[in-house]
Amino acid sequence: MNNLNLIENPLVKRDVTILRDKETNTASFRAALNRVSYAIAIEIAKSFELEQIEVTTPLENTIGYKIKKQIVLVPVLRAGLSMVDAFLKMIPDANVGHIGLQRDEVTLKPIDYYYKAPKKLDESITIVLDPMLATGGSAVASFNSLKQKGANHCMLACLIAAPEGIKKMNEEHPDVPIYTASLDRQLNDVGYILPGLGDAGDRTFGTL
Ligand SMILES: O=P(O)(O)OC[C@H]1O[C@H](OP(=O)(O)OP(=O)(O)O)[C@H](O)[C@@H]1O
Ligand SMILES: O=c1cc[nH]c(=O)[nH]1
Ligand SMILES: [Mg+2]
Repeated sequence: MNNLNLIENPLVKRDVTILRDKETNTASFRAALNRVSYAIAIEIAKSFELEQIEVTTPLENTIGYKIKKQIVLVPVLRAGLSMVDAFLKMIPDANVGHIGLQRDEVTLKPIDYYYKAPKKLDESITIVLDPMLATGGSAVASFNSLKQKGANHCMLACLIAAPEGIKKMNEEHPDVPIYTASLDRQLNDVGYILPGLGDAGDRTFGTL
């Protein structure tokens, strides 16, 4: 699990607990996911390369910094949408692509229904946003599509990851670092993460 970055922060642990709790309502669920997404964005940004620029304060010139590469955020529909706001608050000039995937409930294979991403992925840092990494099928399919379009500097931001999904990502996309707020125990026999939080899309959008 050498490409795994586990975010260790008491506020994140508090929020993951809120997200797991089946009594948490939709509004509180969205708010907690938003807060955790900020923490993940800040952790991921530690790896961004900077370029020195000159900046003029009201008093004198000094050295400043800009992020060297364009950032592209790619939420996986639907649940990934819940992470976009926080990432955009921290990286307001990011471009945003969208990938639509829905897991088949029986085969657990992702069914592809939408793809739209900015051009010039080869010059960007491409960050896939999806709260749940379960079998890893959706994440692997997302990076397959993005790399086919030129993405060569990729990262995955998720809220909860299962060992099965991390293993699959390590096998298929070993170059992609995974950032997660929790490493959970295992999948159950219908592909849900244990202990997990249930269906992230349904809990975010109130479609339970
Ligand atoms: O690692 P995997 O086994 O592929 O599972 C993870 C996927 O399952 C969920 O999406 P879902 O298919 O429920 O779609 P939704 O976001 O529209 O609810 C989740 O948001 C991931 O995209
Ligand atoms: O536990 C899981 C697994 C896949 N997708 C979810 O939303 N939750
Ligand atoms: Mg779902």
